[in-house]
Amino acid sequence: MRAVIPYKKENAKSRLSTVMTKEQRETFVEKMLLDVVATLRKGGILNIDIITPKACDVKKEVKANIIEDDTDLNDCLNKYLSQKEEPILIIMADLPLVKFIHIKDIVASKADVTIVPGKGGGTNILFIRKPENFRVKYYGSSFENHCMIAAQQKLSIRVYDSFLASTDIDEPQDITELLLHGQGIAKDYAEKRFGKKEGKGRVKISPFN
Ligand SMILES: Nc1nc2c(ncn2[C@@H]2O[C@H](COP(=O)(O)OP(=O)(O)OP(=O)(O)O)[C@@H](O)[C@H]2O)c(=O)[nH]1
Ligand SMILES: C[C@H](OP(=O)(O)O)C(=O)O
Repeated sequence: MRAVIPYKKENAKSRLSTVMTKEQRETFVEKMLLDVVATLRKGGILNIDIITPKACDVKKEVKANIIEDDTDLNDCLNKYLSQKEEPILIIMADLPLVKFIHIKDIVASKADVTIVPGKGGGTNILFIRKPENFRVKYYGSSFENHCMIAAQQKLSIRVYDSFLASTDIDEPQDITELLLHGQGIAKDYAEKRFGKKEGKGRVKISPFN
């Protein structure tokens, strides 16, 4: 089996632009990618591909196989899947809270397709046992898209229920979860820029100036 991480650094995480500059967001995604790769390795996955529009945007220290493809997220992944005959784990680069134990659990799934939902309708991780004929449809309500695609192909589905694996870092409030529950270098990076503001309700981030 192999894992593939789609990754785009340029102007990444635009939904965080109210709290981070473009340079900070681009550095932040580099850190999250390193966390995800380290977690996969700890989870026993040694064959890791990164699909990216610009190979030089992936730092040398990220020890993975780099595939350069400047087509959009769905097109590059669908081309990739069509060429694969072994089980494929698609994992997004913005998941610094995922732990190796989640990876081990997910790849031990007996289901044809295991889906880790992302917040707000997304898909954070997809484990596809027979990828050759499976096609992804990210963006919008991609969790529902992927359930529907699997059902149309009469594939069995497991929805993997995990707070940490379902927390992708898209919006400022997601950084709060990283500060509260993170352990890796993306958390260290966030801690240098944000404190936690506590009140009666949910904890919020408070940017240091
Ligand atoms: N290869 C590739 N990966 C992409 C592309 N767009 C997004 N990604 C990756 O897909 C995953 C999910 O992307 P998003 O959560 O939308 O991240 P983003 O595009 O940086 O964030 P926003 O600008 O806030 O939408 C992340 O791992 C991104 O790095 C793309 O065009 N090509
Ligand atoms: C790519 C997209 O990511 P989100 O915008 O939900 O983080 C999705 O999961 O479909």
